[in-house]
Amino acid sequence: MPVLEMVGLCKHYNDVPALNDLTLRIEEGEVYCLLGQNGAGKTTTIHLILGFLEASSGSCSINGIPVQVNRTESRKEVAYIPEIVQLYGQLSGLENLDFFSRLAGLKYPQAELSAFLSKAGLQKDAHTKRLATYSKGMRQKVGIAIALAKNAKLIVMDEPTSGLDPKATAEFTELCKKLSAEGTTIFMATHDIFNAVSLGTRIGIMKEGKLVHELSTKTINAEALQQLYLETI
Ligand SMILES: Nc1ncnc2c1ncn2[C@@H]1O[C@H](COP(=O)(O)OP(=O)(O)OP(=O)(O)O)[C@@H](O)[C@H]1O
Repeated sequence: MPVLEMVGLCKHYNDVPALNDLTLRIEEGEVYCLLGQNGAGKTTTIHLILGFLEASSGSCSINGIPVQVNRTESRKEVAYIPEIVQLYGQLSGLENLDFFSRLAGLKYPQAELSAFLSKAGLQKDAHTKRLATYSKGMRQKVGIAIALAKNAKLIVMDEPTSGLDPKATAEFTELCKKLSAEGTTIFMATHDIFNAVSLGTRIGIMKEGKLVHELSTKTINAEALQQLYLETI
């Protein structure tokens, strides 16, 4: 069974089509990178996966759970890392992780919370510092630690490398590769063609709400992908 399955998924805002007949099956451990211009429909796709929006037609399931029918159960399977991870600035990384784990109905001892933060790549001396002092990359690591604490089978990310410096991007890429090797499935919307090729297992190019290209990263390099992207959009 695919971890994420969308079949004939459509979304119209009044008469404006934002997503048109998206069919996609993503298996365990895949890293799927969705590319497309502003307004192509990437965020709409993500919001449908997360159950933030009602589909106009078609279906979306996470681990076989239909999102539109059973939103509460499907949300347990997925963690969302938005472009800017919203956390409490006055709380430390550890306290934020504890708070959001409890919101998901999970209570961990301090040592386990700390282990999630370390696995997400956050340096030990930062665990007890206030979030307000964190860089964007550090906030993202707390977001990933929350996904680990939730034991999410699917992590959905919106433009995760935008605004990250090259070192933070490289750390992020390594972490995602490690998670994917352990069986976590990742679906991300991105503008970062280079990162999509180095991290992704599959790439989709979306234009005006339609998935117009689907490629395996085994068959394309960054230069060829950039060329195809520019010809497509
Ligand atoms: N709430 C809304 N009401 C009306 N139209 C909307 C709404 N949200 C998005 N749209 C339209 O739907 C289309 C797809 O938008 P979407 O935000 O999904 O694109 P995107 O690929 O995520 O773009 P970006 O890279 O800027 O985030 C666009 O034409 C957009 O103007």
